[in-house]
Amino acid sequence: MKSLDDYICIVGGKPLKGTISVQGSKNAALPMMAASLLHRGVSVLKTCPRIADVFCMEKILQALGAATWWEDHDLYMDCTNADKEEIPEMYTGRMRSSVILLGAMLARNGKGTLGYPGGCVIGSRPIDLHFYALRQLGAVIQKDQVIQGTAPSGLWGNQILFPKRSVGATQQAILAAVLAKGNTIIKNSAREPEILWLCRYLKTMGAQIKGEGTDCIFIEGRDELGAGYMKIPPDRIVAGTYICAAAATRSEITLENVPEGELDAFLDVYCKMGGQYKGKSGKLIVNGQNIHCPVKLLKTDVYPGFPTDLQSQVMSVLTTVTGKSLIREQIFEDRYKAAGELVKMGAHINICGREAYIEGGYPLYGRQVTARELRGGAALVIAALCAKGTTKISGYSFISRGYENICQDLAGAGARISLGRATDSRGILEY
Ligand SMILES: CC(=O)N[C@H]1[C@@H](OP(=O)(O)OP(=O)(O)OC[C@H]2O[C@@H](n3ccc(=O)[nH]c3=O)[C@H](O)[C@@H]2O)O[C@H](CO)[C@@H](O)[C@@H]1O
Ligand SMILES: C=C(OP(=O)(O)O)C(=O)O
Repeated sequence: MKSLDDYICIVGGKPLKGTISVQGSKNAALPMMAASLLHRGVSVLKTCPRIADVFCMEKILQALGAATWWEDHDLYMDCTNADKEEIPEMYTGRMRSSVILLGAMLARNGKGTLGYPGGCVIGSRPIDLHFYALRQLGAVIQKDQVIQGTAPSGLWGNQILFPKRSVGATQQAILAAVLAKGNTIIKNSAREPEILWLCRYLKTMGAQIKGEGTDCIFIEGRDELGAGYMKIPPDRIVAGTYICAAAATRSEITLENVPEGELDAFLDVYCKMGGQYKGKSGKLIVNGQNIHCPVKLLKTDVYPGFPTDLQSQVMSVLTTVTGKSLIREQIFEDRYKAAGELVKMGAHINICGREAYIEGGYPLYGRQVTARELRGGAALVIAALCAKGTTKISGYSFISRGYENICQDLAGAGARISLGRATDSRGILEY
């Protein structure tokens, strides 16, 4: 039977008002879960988001032999017996982060086999830099139907010089190097906050790391690591998404649990559009009532540049601003899947390679649209909130990869939004 997907229903045109608390970060939590494999015992992640990708990573840890359990939003992982050697593609194919488990498995047991990673289809997303990093540390990698890694003489610290910055490949290198023999230096490493958080977590386990948050990371390998313990930081992309929701509906809302200092490039663009914000200590009052300026050129870039993961959401806001805006997507070559759906809703957008030309100010109308990837799905939610009439967004399974409660969060701020459950032709719920 063809699997049906849940959908979101939004009656647009109602301004938002109220407070939303931002969930824990998906892209910080997933590498920390992988890192938990490096300790033969119980590690804990507090305020962990209960989202599909985290559940998938949890399933993978279980498939490797770990025991896991939740207490509310706190995730406990007992990796004492997580020594199985293979992760099937039915898990790895669901998300990108699965590939960094290879480094963790090599560090733990000197071998690991896994299916190819999935994740959002937003470009070709090669994994050559991951393999390069592991090979520099002495791993032998074979690619066929599956990816197979071994470290016949163990992992040995070395220099890793990345030709381009990659978040995942930097995480891969770190996970393998913390248990390698000797010192590793990672040059041209990614500087995204999620790298910093991974290193902070590994340090709670006793890893010796310096330079995280810069483009040069030093690691002194250890023989073993202890238990990990960390409160997952707030999700900067979810925070940005809700700021865009307020901007598109010209509303003022309060966000709690907002990451500090991680949203600067985004807030810069938001202010250029006419958005205002004030706040401190994790609380932010965002006022989008004066949003009116198009953006001449918005370029996504590696951190601290504008995050590609907020590009689609800002595109939705720009469709509501009279005048011409231009977006250049510099990280992924195919990250405009939401644009066609926005056009169905009345937006004027032309895609030309990596550039999106937006002529804003035309009214958006409620339509039946489809989310084809995570952040593009969030962009459709934002557009629907300010559209005239009712929008039905199918493809909820993409959105639930990263947003724990997008419907409840926005409904709590006054939006007319609900989650529709998939039914079969007889109207029976699928599950
Ligand atoms: C789970 C997770 O944290 N995902 C994030 C991570 O993805 P991910 O780690 O996949 O992104 P990367 O930073 O690796 O990708 C950046 C660029 O490098 C290229 N590349 C990457 C690896 C490689 O081996 N070879 C190669 O050429 C990619 O195709 C892309 O063009 O960072 C992206 C960029 O901030 C975010 O959009 C994703 O949300
Ligand atoms: C692209 C993303 O995730 P992934 O790398 O897991 O596909 C994202 O979080 O926006």
